[in-house]
Amino acid sequence: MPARVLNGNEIAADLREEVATGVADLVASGGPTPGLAAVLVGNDPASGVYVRNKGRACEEAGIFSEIFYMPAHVSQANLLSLIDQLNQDTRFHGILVQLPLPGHIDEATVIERVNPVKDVDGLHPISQGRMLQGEPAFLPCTPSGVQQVLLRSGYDPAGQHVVIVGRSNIVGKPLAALLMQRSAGGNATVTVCHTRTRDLPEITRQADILVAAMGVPGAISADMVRDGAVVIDVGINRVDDATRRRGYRLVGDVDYEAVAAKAEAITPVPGGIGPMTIAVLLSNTLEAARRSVDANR
Ligand SMILES: Nc1nc2c(c(=O)[nH]1)N[C@@H](CN(C=O)c1ccc(C(=O)N[C@@H](CCC(=O)O)C(=O)O)cc1)CN2
Ligand SMILES: [Mg+2]
Repeated sequence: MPARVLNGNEIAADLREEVATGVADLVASGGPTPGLAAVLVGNDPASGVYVRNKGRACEEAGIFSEIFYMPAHVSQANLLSLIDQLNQDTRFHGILVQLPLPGHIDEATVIERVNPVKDVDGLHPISQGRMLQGEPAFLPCTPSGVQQVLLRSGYDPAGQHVVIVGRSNIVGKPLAALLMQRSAGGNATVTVCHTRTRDLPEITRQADILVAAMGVPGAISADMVRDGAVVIDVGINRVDDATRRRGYRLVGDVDYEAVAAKAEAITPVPGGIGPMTIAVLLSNTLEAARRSVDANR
């Protein structure tokens, strides 16, 4: 039986619709229109696509948004000063700085400059620390998107062995923390693998739920997957393809056709976890606006 395809576009559309309803309710009850500031440094084409898509999704959900463009050579001091201004600007309940940043800028310093109450990307150490400790926090968008796809498709991680391949600050590490929480959507047994893991296939074959998040096209082959596993592909890689109008196509970290032949369920690329990342960002921005009302009571 070919795998069930978990359609991230559809699940994200459901979530965005819930956000739109929440925004309308908040405004109708006299609350503020949620606002999101997106900061884009430089002209990385993929980042440009993601930020524009975030702006469009905001508009559709009734969220006010503005994109702040900075040149690739901007100094770190000037970027920090923009963030200081946005922290003060009451039109914006959420701030995101699109990653990656140019090499001369220290990402950790920039992320830490965002006021944690506006950290709708869930990347600030305070947000991540709170999440790790099981306290209410903005959840990082991609990990939360993975959790939502699992839950909304009927695959509760509780008691399951989740193997995550990749240990980035943006996906692997926070996803492990999220899925091991003693709360709904958590309670998984989590193993994190990385470049120094010995006998990776031996471990990935033990996964009930396998998450590929290492950024290497097609790296998860069929022999690394147990029959009947649920496979979540977080990788979004551009590979050259002269037959395509854009000159490239998108592929995940999973050898899709081969793995789909033996998995119970699989997320495609594109149309899997990527759209969820944006939907969760909107949801976090709505939450930030709601919290601003509570904080001003
Ligand atoms: N500040 C942040 N930077 C980055 C994040 C993040 O969550 N916060 N995540 C990624 C990029 N990203 C969001 O920013 C992102 C990536 C992909 C998609 C998406 O919808 N992809 C589509 C394909 C889009 C295309 O045509 O290229 C899909 O997978 O179907 C959304 C958001 C790194 N940076
Ligand atoms: Mg850097």
